[in-house]
Amino acid sequence: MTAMIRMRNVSWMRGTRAILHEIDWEVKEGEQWAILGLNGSGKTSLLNIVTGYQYPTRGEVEVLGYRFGQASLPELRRHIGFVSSSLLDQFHDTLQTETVENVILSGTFATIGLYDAVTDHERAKAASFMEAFRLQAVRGKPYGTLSQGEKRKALIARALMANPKLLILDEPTVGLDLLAREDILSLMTQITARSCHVLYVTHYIEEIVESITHVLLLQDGRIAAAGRKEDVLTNERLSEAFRLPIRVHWEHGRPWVSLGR
Ligand SMILES: Nc1ncnc2c1ncn2[C@@H]1O[C@H](COP(=O)(O)OP(=O)(O)OP(=O)(O)O)[C@@H](O)[C@H]1O
Repeated sequence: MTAMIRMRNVSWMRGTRAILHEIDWEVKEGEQWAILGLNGSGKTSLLNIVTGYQYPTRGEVEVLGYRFGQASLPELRRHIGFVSSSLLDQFHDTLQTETVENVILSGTFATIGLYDAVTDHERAKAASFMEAFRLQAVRGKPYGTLSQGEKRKALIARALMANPKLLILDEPTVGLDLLAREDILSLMTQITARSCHVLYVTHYIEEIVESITHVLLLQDGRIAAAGRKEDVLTNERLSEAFRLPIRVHWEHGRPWVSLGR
């Protein structure tokens, strides 16, 4: 089976400190991963290595068949979609006054603006995302007037315009109400059905919905556990990683947690 991501003995040092320590991790084709860990456990640093924005101090990295050190990173990045809250901030200045359709269409290009000619096929594709993501009610509206939940959905649709093989969702539900959060989570099934692999970074265990198959649990820059979510999300492992007595309950393939033994 092809590996989407393969890391062998990867460490990332800053001064004498190992921010990531001897990471051995493989994401195989068809697997959908969530990345969990306390603040400062190394999640962002790991994503920076996957996208080639940081180079590991030691170890080997291969993403989508591109081996770091030999591959062209700009070419690799064309196959990776990224949605994070820092992207939202960038959009504040640039595309605030553009319509939501244009923001989604801008995902066809590597640039943030809409500088190239758009084909009918791309317009139809953006329109189908508007419908699938239930954004019809905001058709024609400036991006800046959308609710936080609508903005996140538009940004996910934007990232999908380029048909990424890997979509990184870095805490996409932060600050959303319950309804908007469930709306984003329900998109996950649609996204994974597009033969797109998701890396879903979250602080909330209950966001590891049915379509997520695997979990990487980071603790102090090391892998505390990695594998099928049923094997990783156990009372013992989570209690240790989060330094709290955690109990997991499963409902329809989705874990919920409570505190206390
Ligand atoms: N460029 C850097 N130089 C020095 N230290 C760094 C650098 N980047 C990250 N760190 C440190 O590495 C550790 C891991 O940071 P990272 O941002 O990867 O954690 P995280 O799990 O994403 O945290 P959060 O959940 O708060 O976003 C932190 O202690 C952070 O201060």
